[in-house]
Amino acid sequence: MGEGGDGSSKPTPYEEALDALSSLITKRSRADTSNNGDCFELLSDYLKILELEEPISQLKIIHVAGTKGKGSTCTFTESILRHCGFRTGLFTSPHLIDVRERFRLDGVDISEEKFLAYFWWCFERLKEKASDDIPMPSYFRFLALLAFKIFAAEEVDVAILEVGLGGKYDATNVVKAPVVCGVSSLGYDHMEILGNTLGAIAGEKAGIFKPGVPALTVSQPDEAMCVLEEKASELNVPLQLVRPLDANLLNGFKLGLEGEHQYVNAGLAIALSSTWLQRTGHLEVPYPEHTTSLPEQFIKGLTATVSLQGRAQIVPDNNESPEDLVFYLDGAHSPESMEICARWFSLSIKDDSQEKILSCQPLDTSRSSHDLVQRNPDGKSRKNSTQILLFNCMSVRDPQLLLPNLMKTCASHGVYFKKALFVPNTSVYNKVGSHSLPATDSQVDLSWQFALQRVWENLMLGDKGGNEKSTGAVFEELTDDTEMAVRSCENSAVFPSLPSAIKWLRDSVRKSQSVRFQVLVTGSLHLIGDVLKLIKK
Ligand SMILES: Nc1ncnc2c1ncn2[C@@H]1O[C@H](COP(=O)(O)OP(=O)(O)OP(=O)(O)O)[C@@H](O)[C@H]1O
Ligand SMILES: [Mg+2]
Ligand SMILES: [Mg+2]
Repeated sequence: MGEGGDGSSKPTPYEEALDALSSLITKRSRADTSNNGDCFELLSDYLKILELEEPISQLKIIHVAGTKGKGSTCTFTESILRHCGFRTGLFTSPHLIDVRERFRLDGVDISEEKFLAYFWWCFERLKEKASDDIPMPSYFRFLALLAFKIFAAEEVDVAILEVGLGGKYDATNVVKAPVVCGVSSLGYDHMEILGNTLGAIAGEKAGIFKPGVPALTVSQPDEAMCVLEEKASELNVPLQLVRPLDANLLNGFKLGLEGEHQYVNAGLAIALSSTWLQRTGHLEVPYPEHTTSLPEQFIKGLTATVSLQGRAQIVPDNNESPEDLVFYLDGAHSPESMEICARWFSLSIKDDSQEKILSCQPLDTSRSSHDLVQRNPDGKSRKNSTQILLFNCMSVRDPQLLLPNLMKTCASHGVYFKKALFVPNTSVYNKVGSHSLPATDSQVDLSWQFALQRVWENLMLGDKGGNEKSTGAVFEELTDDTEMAVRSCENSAVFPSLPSAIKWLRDSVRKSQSVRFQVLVTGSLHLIGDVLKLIKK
């Protein structure tokens, strides 16, 4: 809330818009694709009201569906085409801190001023025409309509659209003739809406295919690939399989987004960009599959300032000793991505200690290798590090799939969590306005967090051997100190709120000066957003 001149709190214009947006959140909005699309036809009424039919048909669109990697693929694609000199519009989901993250113009979140202008233009028009037959659109549908309005009015050269959920009945699928479509990695997610088999899920995603419009995809499980091929041939869609980017093509530069799977997404982004360039007359032929070099603009686009918050992101705490409390944030929330996330975490914390060792070398080359491991550049003893898990997931997810995948993958890299902390999310799902103030600690229902804790404790029981291998001693002094937690067990604790868990972490770091804390935060992008809000203050 903004402070009014008389000291009373008066919402700012931006908060007012967010409150209006929150009013569109309904229980049903998560399930837009169920129930035969939940009146998908309404979208064409909205387009008429907003006079968007013609402008959308003029947009040169890249449309991307998939279970995982949509946002990353779209972000790479946007960056490549921007570096090629085009004016870009990018629509992604979800957002982490601010809803404007979903709308980027030329790679930058839309300004508050522009957002407000387009927001009210759309909102008021829809409100004026709303009736029993044509109710206000749901939250995500409104955001998609707003994206179309923004990109049309801003006259972008290319609009890159990430599907919100599924494909066929997603609000972004009002697009009739995209320039090119992409399907990123498919896996199990949102089965309650999209179906229980990979085939059914692939069928939903292939719902974005349009007659004659080329579609590109990455290597998929057979069951999914068969369905994609079937749908493609029904619509006369040329479907091409794209291989992961060969790291050697980057001329020694690093991809702008971290994690091995990003080479898969980058490969798809390169193919989408070059097909778009070719189909819009900027290139004679798209780059061949076995190219031995990439144009400089592509390399810049893939390596430069690509940023996507909450995906394989490493953020030191903003406390007095940021080195000693480092958050590793990744919004993985499906079984497959949990494994990838666990591998990324395990490798990055090793890289991190590797860097510390290497950076010692110029200081004193006469040290024995043992010394190098033991000392920091400043000559102090190198700290032991300990790994903590900070986790929550939405109750539609199956923790019996997520947590074992996470724990086993880390264990296979020799990484064991000293403690797992379970917390509720601070912001109510998708709430964007001032209603999203956290509930006070005593009001929160923690039964889901207790359930997660039970799954974790059982896993640890089954892995006693593994746990003993962890760096036992460093943590002893901390284990008794979880009184802030509602329920503290040997390997885990449930906290009534995220701030209380963060406070516990900071207190622990302060008390144990010899330990560095590396905290993996995962399971829910909303949790990541909440953590970022707290630690970036
Ligand atoms: N190609 C991939 N295969 C498997 N997992 C991936 C892949 N790309 C990204 N991920 C995982 O999924 C997480 C989200 O990535 P990204 O935002 O690109 O995907 P998304 O499809 O937009 O996800 P969401 O469903 O949250 O919108 C990443 O943090 C990473 O753990
Ligand atoms: Mg998803
Ligand atoms: Mg996304």
